[in-house]
Amino acid sequence: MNLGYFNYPQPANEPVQHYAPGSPERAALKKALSDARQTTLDIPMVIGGEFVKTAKKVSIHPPHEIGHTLGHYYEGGEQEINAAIDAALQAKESWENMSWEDRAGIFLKTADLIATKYRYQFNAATMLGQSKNAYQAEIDSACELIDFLRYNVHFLSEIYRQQPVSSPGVHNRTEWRALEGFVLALTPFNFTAIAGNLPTSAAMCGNTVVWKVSNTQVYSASWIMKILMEAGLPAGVINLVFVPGSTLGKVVFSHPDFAGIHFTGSSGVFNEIWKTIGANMQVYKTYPRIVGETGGKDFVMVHKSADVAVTATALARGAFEFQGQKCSAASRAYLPSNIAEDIKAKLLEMVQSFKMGGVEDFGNFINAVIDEKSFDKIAAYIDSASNDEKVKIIAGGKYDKSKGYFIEPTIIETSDPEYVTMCEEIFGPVLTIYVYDADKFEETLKLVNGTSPYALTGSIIARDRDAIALATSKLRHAAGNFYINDKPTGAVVGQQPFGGARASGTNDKAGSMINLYRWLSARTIKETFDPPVDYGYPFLASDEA
Ligand SMILES: NC(=O)c1ccc[n+]([C@@H]2O[C@H](COP(=O)([O-])OP(=O)(O)OC[C@H]3O[C@@H](n4cnc5c(N)ncnc54)[C@H](O)[C@@H]3O)[C@@H](O)[C@H]2O)c1
Ligand SMILES: N[C@@H](CCC=O)C(=O)O
Repeated sequence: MNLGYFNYPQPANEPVQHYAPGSPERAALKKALSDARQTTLDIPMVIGGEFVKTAKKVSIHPPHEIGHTLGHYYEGGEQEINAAIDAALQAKESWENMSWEDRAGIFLKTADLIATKYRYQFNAATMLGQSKNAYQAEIDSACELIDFLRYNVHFLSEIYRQQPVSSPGVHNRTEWRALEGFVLALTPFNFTAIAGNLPTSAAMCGNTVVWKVSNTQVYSASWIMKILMEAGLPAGVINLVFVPGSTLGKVVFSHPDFAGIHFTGSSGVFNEIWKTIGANMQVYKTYPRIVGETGGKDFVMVHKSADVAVTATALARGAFEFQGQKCSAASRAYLPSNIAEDIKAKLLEMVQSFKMGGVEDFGNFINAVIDEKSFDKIAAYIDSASNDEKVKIIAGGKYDKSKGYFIEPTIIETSDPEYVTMCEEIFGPVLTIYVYDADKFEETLKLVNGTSPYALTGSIIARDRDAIALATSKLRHAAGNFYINDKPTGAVVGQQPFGGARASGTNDKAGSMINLYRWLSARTIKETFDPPVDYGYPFLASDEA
């Protein structure tokens, strides 16, 4: 029943709290961290609103303190995935028929609960589970997730208002239906906000969802689920499962009701998923929507007119915040020969001042990388650079996994612009620098454009306006998010819709209308008020008559 068109205020970005010494938010966060350390969470899957445990219990440890146990989760298999699909299909009819204001109310309430009652516990979970410092956790699990929820409610309200014109005697309308079937949300470890956004954006549109999180993000994901349930999310709308990726793929991608996947993760995994879906097309009732935001090899291109301090800061923060584990992290830099030495000196000064350690000491800028697999992969890149004559490690280069997965922020300098660490995604605290002849700016732009298969983010740093314009034009397809005089990372919902093309994904811009359209299937309805009762056209009448 429609008794009014309800408006939602234009959202504003959630203000970032700073956790400065002596601030009340710092004390609240410290308490939440201490409480979390003293509790061992028992984390079941949530299927059809029920808490589901299995015989396989897996322990969770902070990446920076592997000797401490935060809790346990229960790993499921095919049975649990099938149960999650059944629960999603069962919940579908009543969920898609629920009025928009009731659906919207659940997600707006979730945002408010995160902003208020659960802010510090939720940030503490992200800090401990994913080894993020207080500021990085605040902009992720608090601000960005709150923004995703509030902005998506606003964007979807705008979409629902988009209606076709009607000629006299006719009323045309568009119903923005949910997809037919269920949606799979497959989420990465590195952003709690992304883990929350992928299932909720599809669910908001009236879809029901099977949500599989990364094993290394289960701890904070359990908070998302708890808060959604407290906000009134009906049973079966989002079903949270902890299962191995390959088992999930086998069940989900061969199900006739599979209607779409909302994925964020590595390009390799996404490519495999795409192939499997392609090979199974005959099984599905509908063409599945495939949305994937994937890897990056994000560049910082510096012009000879650049400001040295601006460049060094963009590199220090862009490459090493959250240990470089952002798809948008600066990982290759092109420095012009006239100021390269000054930039390196300033950058080294900054990097040498970073403190590295656990998240509970708020003086630490650098924490641990997510797990042993990641640690070993990053360490192998560093080892190979140490043994290569073409390159020099000018900062960091050491690592240690005895207590936690710590890798020093590392800067490699190479004279080969195609050196492996200039091309491949490492996903860790490693930046590679290439110094180019300052008079070969345009040729170097070509190099930047062609060096890596990815096209996620990138920056131009320059004071010269012509250089900025040239880079913006020549690098048009090299990045889906392009920055001028800034680091290539830190996109804000509503301000810089995020996503890249080429090997970086389908560029469906998380946290924007573009993304929400992918979870909707429009039905156009034409109603004719005075339908014709004769087939004839006026021109059929004979002139002689
Ligand atoms: N473009 C973006 O917006 C964006 C944002 C964040 C992270 N990322 C990318 O994500 C990657 C890091 O995250 P990650 O390590 O969690 O990625 P990942 O690809 O290893 O995992 C992503 C998700 O897929 C699951 N998975 C892994 N193998 C699977 C399989 N064979 N079948 C089904 N599911 C499978 C994982 O368990 C996880 O839930 C980086 O490449 C990074 O660039 C991209
Ligand atoms: N939205 C994030 C990128 C997420 C990738 O990991 C940023 O721009 O910092």
